[in-house]
Amino acid sequence: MDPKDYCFSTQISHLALDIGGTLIKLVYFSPNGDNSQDGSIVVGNGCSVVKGRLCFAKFETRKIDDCLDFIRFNILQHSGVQHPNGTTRDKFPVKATGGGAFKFAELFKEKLGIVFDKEDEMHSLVSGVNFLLKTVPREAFTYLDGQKEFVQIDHNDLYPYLLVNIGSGVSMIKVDGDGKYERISGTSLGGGTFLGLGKLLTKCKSFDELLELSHQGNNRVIDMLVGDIYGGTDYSKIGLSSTAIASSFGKAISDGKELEDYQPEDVARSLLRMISNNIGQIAYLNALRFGLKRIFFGGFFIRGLEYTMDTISVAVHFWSRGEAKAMFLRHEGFLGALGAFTSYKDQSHSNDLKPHHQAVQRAVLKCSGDDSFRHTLVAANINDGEAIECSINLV
Ligand SMILES: Nc1ncnc2c1ncn2[C@@H]1O[C@H](COP(=O)(O)OP(=O)(O)OP(=O)(O)O)[C@@H](O)[C@H]1O
Ligand SMILES: CC(C)(CO)[C@@H](O)C(=O)NCCC(=O)O
Repeated sequence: MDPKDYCFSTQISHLALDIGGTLIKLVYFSPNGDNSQDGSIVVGNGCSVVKGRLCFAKFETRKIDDCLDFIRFNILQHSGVQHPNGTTRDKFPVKATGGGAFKFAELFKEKLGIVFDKEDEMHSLVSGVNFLLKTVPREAFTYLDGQKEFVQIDHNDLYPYLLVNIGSGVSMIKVDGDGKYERISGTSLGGGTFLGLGKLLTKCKSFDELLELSHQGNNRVIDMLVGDIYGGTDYSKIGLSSTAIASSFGKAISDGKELEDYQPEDVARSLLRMISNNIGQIAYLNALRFGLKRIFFGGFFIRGLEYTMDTISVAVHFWSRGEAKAMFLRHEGFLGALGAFTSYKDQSHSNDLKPHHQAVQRAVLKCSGDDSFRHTLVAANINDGEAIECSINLV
């Protein structure tokens, strides 16, 4: 479907982008139609609260033109910021983070007349997670033995924690509070490695295809297990069961087979297991370095996939002997974009501006409580995450 065919019920007032090595993530605020005429309810001190939804969309970075079209037709023109002839009527403040906020700044200016308000990538990731954990009910969960369990977040006992963001590459950040963090480690073996190697080894064309393949595969065909080395028995003295992987892809050295002799689904499965295991282990080692018990995993590599979450959880559980806990987030892929969104600062006190020109005073104020929280998918093929019902405070 052409981006301009998507229907938006109200004008978009705020937009934040996280432009990464593989994906561009968008978070935008869509005010509800039931607000007063200008979309807001005045609450005193010159402030107004606007009810609406945070909506999510993503595009492949290599298809950045689709993203530009989406913003042009659905956000700028729809909100009356840009004429259909391409001239921009007003300034539309857009928050941007990730490497692409630098790389593509000129392109956005030239094609859309948008000048990015740049936010630091690590800072945005941390702000995004803190926002989700403090504001959105049932955001964090554990996944072990096929069981998903939501985690009750105690606001007074949230820090410190380790954030592991698995994008193209992986960043590990120790978080001690709002705006208090340190990037303590990282690895270049991340989601980009999975997708890149996967494309080369299986000839599949997309991440979804690679995931689909991995569902059907059996990693034991290619991975060398402890039992393969120990004649079918456990090496219990050092805590390794016969089914533990001794060497990822290790069977390929002795089978006398070529790549074509393996089923692509088995290759995809081994690859997914290798990357997830490795990240789980490095995460645990870094948690150990700083005595951290809670590890939140984010980034689009996870995509809510049970096998990935299970592998990471088992790795963390195994290496920490049950001491550390792997936790996942429902809006895992949008941490940076959400963080950039919440960075709208008190920039303007002018009352004659329309809502979309005003600044969010205290980031996102409130999300609706557990009972009324709606798991809404808006135009599913474009809004990939769940919309968040919320209200924002405008100066
Ligand atoms: N539809 C998709 N297309 C491509 N990759 C996807 C898709 N869905 C999930 N992924 C996975 O997510 C990864 C990208 O995750 P994410 O968007 O969090 O990182 P990024 O911001 O692009 O990277 P970085 O932060 O390193 O610049 C990909 O490398 C891939 O493994
Ligand atoms: C370079 C970034 C921060 C870009 O998002 C990310 O891809 C990453 O953390 N890569 C891992 C780099 C490393 O620490 O080895």
